[in-house]
Amino acid sequence: MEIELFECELSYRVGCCKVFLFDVKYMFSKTEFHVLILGIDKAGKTTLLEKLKSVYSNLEGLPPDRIVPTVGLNIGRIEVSNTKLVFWDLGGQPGLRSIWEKYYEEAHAIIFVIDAACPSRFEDSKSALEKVLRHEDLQGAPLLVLANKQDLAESVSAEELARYLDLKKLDERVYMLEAVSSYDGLGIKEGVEWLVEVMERSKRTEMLGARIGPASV
Ligand SMILES: Nc1nc2c(ncn2[C@@H]2O[C@H](COP(=O)(O)OP(=O)(O)OP(=O)(O)O)[C@@H](O)[C@H]2O)c(=O)[nH]1
Ligand SMILES: [Mg+2]
Repeated sequence: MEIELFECELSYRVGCCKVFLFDVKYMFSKTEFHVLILGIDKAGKTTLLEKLKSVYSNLEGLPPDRIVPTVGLNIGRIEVSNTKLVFWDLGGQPGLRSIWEKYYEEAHAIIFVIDAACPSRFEDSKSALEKVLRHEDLQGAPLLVLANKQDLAESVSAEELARYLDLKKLDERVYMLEAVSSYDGLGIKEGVEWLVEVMERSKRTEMLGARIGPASV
C-alpha cells in the first residue's frame, strides 16, 4: 500500500513537472504559417520573396538581376509581429504548374502574383488562378492576389485587374487584391499584414492546426 502511494505521488509530481515545462515552451514559441506563392512564370514571385526577406529581416534579399526562373522550390522565412511565416515559391512555367498541388494540403494561405503590366497574359493568370481555387485541398485558404509591377507606367490598377479576374465569383473565400511592386516594396507590408490577420482567424488554420515552431532567441 505504501509503495503504491509513493508511486502515485511520484508520478503526480512528474506529471506536474511535464505540464510546467510544456507551458514554458508554449509561452515562448511562435505560431508558424505556411504560405504558397503561386502565379504564372515571370509574374515576379521570386522577386517578391526576396523583397519580403529584405523588408522583414536583416538579410538582404537577392537583387532582381541575380534571380533566375524557378525550377524547384524557393523557401523564405520571415517573422511578422509574433508570427513566423514560411513562404513556398514555386515555378510558374506551364510544365511546372502540376507540381503546385503537392503543396496545397499543408498551406495555410495562398499569395497569387500577377504581372499587372502584361495584359496579354491576364487570361493565362486567370485560368491558372481558377484552377488553383477549384482544388479541394485548398478549401477555405485565404487568398491574397498581388497586382505586381506597379512601378511600371503601363501596369493596371488593382481595381482594373479585379474587374478582369471577376473576383466576385469567389463567394465565401476570404480574399484581398493589393497593388504591389516587388522592386520598390509598394503595398507589400499591407498585403502581408492582412494575410497574417486573416490566417490567425481562419477556419482552415483551425483545421490544419498552426504548427508551433521553436522559440527563436
Ligand atoms: N518592373 C518590375 N519588374 C519586376 C517586378 N517583379 C519582378 N520583376 C521582373 O519580372 C521578371 C520575372 O521575375 P521572377 O521573380 O523571376 O518571376 P517568377 O514569377 O518567379 O517566375 P518563375 O520563377 O519563372 O515562375 C524579372 O525580370 C524581374 O526582374 C516588379 O515589381 N517590377
Ligand atoms: Mg521564380
